[in-house]
Amino acid sequence: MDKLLITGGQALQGRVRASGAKNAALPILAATLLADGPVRLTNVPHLRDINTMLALLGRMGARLERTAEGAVTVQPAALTSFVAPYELVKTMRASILVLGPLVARYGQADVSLPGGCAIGARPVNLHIDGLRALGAEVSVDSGYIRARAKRLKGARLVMEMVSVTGTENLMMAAALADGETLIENAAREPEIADLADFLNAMGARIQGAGTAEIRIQGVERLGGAEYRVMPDRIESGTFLVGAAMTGGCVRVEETRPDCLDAVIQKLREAGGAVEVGPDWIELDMRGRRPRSVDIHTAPHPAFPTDMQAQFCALNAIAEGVGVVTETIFENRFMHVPELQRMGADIRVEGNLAVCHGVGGLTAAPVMATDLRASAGLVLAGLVAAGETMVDRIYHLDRGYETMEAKLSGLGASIERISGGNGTATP
Ligand SMILES: CC(=O)N[C@H]1[C@@H](OP(=O)(O)OP(=O)(O)OC[C@H]2O[C@@H](n3ccc(=O)[nH]c3=O)[C@H](O)[C@@H]2O)O[C@H](CO)[C@@H](O)[C@@H]1O
Ligand SMILES: C=C(OP(=O)(O)O)C(=O)O
Repeated sequence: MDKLLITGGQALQGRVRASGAKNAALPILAATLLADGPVRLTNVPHLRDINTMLALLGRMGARLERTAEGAVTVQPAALTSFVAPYELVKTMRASILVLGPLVARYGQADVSLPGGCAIGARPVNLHIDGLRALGAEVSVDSGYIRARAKRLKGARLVMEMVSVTGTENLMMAAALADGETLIENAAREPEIADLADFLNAMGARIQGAGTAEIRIQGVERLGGAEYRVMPDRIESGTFLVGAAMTGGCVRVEETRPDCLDAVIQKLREAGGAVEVGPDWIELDMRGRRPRSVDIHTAPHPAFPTDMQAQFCALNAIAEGVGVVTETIFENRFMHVPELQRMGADIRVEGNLAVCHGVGGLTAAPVMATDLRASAGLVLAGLVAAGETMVDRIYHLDRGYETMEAKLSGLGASIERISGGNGTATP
């Protein structure tokens, strides 16, 4: 199992390019199943989750080609299987995203239940209820969701809770349904608008994606398309927090500042001088220690839960007391005990983490427990005195493209220690 060895103390300086967004590329890859012609995607990041999604599409019979530059061509015609098996779903929950496209286009889908994960129970009842409302027969047995439908029928879907992948699954299914679908209380994450833009490029008729009300006129067929995946706002935000924590100055290029308003606001509150251009964000914290900030995670456009662990790391070394409230997932503070092992003064009370900033952290061997927790620990390692070894970085590899190379490029002392066969544990 690979690890990261980080020697703390270097301020991050320079420019770094944002990769394509994992959470946009995954639903877009799933949506290629709806097409009856070839799809060419660019800016697809090289990530473990993307490999898993490609393996899943390949196993169903899709023909795939990938170039080193991040282009992927998918020829989805002539699928031979409509199953998302447990061994793939257990390594990546986003496999659930093939459910809507398969049942809409092929009338059948057998998708393993994802089960709980490190950050919470994460049920998929909204995906199932929505497909039933669109006319699918859905049963759950032997750990699999089995959905069948001759042709889905448009319907008014009122989402009981805001769900990102739930909204995406139902939007994809409705794109090929008979008639109009209205999704109310839809998630408003930018990745949903990106998916809708891609579906529209294939011939779908979707309006309102990115707002709480999405209107979809079902069409008979969807064709091939070319599409560029949007930049990763969470990766961008992670580098900016790194700059703030290390007293550095970093410009993230080829990103989308308009998707990061809540994060930029908190970085400014923390004392960062933030400048924004059409496709870049620069944060300058030279000569200053960050101030603690209060964080309250909530669906977009509020502060994203996927940036919470990184801001816990920032608060750990900031001046003052910051209270972090996690409202999306019930178990997303697993980075806290690891930060405590590095000397952080953070107390968790239910869904609150009360962080008293300390003057400095000390290096320790720490263990990553999930994707963003790993990112928080890497950031902590950048400022800790001594050598921090972050174990189980297969979590990090799910969602950060060449993170150590990008951080090295910004002046960090960080090295991947290869652990042999690279087998990943979910
Ligand atoms: C691949 C992807 O895009 N992942 C993102 C997506 O996950 P994901 O789409 O899985 O997260 P959701 O938006 O669905 O989850 C939000 C909340 O709703 C609950 N819920 C969800 C569905 C459901 O059927 N029933 C239910 O109760 C969840 O347990 C959670 O408490 O949005 C999360 C919230 O922004 C992000 O952290 C993830 O990075
Ligand atoms: C929680 C995340 O991803 P997933 O929903 O794929 O587990 C994430 O990207 O932080």
